Order: sequence, then structure tokens, then C-alpha cells
Amino acid sequence: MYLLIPAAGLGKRMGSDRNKLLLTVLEKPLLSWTLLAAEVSSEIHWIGLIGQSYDFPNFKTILSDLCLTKPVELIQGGNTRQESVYNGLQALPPDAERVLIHDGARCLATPELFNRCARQLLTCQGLIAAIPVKDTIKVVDHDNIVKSTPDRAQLWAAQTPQGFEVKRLKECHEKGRSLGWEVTDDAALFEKCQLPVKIVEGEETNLKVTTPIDLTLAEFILKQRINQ
Ligand SMILES: Nc1ccn([C@@H]2O[C@H](COP(=O)(O)OP(=O)(O)OP(=O)(O)O)[C@@H](O)[C@H]2O)c(=O)n1
Ligand SMILES: C[C@](O)(CO)[C@H](O)COP(=O)(O)O
Repeated sequence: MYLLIPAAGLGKRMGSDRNKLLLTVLEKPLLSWTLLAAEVSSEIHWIGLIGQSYDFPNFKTILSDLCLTKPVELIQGGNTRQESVYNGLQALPPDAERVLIHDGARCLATPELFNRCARQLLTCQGLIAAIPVKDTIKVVDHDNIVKSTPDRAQLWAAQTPQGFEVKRLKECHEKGRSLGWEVTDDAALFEKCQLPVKIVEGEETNLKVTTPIDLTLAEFILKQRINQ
């Protein structure tokens, strides 16, 4: 299975002065943990790492330190995650029929999750890893007044990996660009094109490192795993 890793963000919500994927978690850059999980997954055979060119020297150092057995191609990222994935899709080898997309910032995803998604993708056009929402969610208006409480049984928190047939996802991205759609994940493009997106059970620990507290949580969870 082909894997694209969007890693071209700025990490504004982290408040860091550089790409948050270069921050250290348990003595390794955050991105290294994501790459190691992809390396261990038995289903992934090719990795496209999408980044900003100013980060490429650091990415190359990370890759040379990890000595991965799988080929990794560096791909120029865009101004948004959506643009970065678009670039990644254009850079896939011509024989890529299906692709998994996984945020570099989700550094706790396990190889088993990659494997589960890769296997499920052989049976459907599109999928996302997701977990049932634990909180009660409120819909709120501009005056901070609660408007409604959606039925929690229908709410799932989206994660990555997300996986798709390459041809279909490319079509969705092209349509999104021509109609000016702005989305935060690829499944949303599929949905907007009325294509089915299947849920694959995600992992509660598969958090996206977004703010400083997530770094502390990631470090804690990785430490627990290492000590097991
Ligand atoms: N132009 C962009 C923006 C984001 N990403 C990637 O998409 C994933 C999810 O994005 P997010 O967590 O929002 O990362 P940042 O954009 O770095 O964070 P922020 O929004 O706080 O700036 C990350 O792995 C990030 O590197 C990307 O490849 N290209
Ligand atoms: C793709 C994603 O990680 C799914 O949860 C998410 O949508 C990325 O964008 P965000 O704006 O950082 O939530």
C-alpha cells in the first residue's frame, strides 16, 4: 500500500517557532515516531513525505538516522493540508491504485492501525479511521447560546489514516479546487462528491499533536508503550 504523510504544516497552534513535527518527543523528532510506525506496518511498501522545502534538510537527517527499509520520496507541500495532499497525489507512482493518507502529526498511530486500514481499503472506495465521540457535543450560535445537542450515537471523531481509490480521490480534489471547496480532511471531499466513506475503528491514543498539552500526552503514552 502507498502512504502519503502530510508534514508541511507550520504548527501555529503549538506556538512553536518551527514545524512542530521537528519537536522532540522522547529524544526523537515527532515525525520519526510516525515514520517508524509506517516502517513496521507490514502493509505499507512506499512512503511519500510531504513537506516544505525549507524543512527538507531536517527531513533528510531524520531519514538518514532512521535507516528505513522502505522507499521514501520527498514531495513539496502546499499552503494548506488540502493543497499538500493534492501535491502528494500528483507525485504518486502511476501504478498506485489505492492510497492511505496519514498526518505526520499523529505520531501515536500503531502499525496495526495502518494494517487494518490498508486491508479494509481493498474492500471499499474510501475509509477513515475514527472513534466514537465520548463527550456531549453542543451546537452553539454566534452569541455563545447553545442551539442544539446532536445525538452522540451518530458522532465519530475523524482521525487518520484515511484511505481512498487514487483515481476517485484525484477527481474529488480537482472538483474541490475548481469549486473552491476548503476542507480539513480528504474524506470531506469524498463526502461532498456523494461517495461512500467507511469507518474503520481508530485508536483512542491516536491523537493529533496540535497544542503543547498534546506533546506531553504523546510523551506519556510513548513512555508507557516502551516500558510495557
Ligand atoms: N500546509 C499544510 C498544513 C498542514 N499539513 C499537515 O497536515 C497535518 C495536520 O495539520 P495540523 O495538525 O493542523 O498541522 P499544522 O498546520 O502544522 O498546525 P496549525 O494548524 O496549528 O498551524 C500535519 O501533519 C501537518 O504537517 C500539511 O501537510 N500542509
Ligand atoms: C485530517 C484530520 O487529522 C482528521 O482529524 C484533521 O482534519 C486535520 O485538520 P485539523 O484542522 O488540524 O483538525
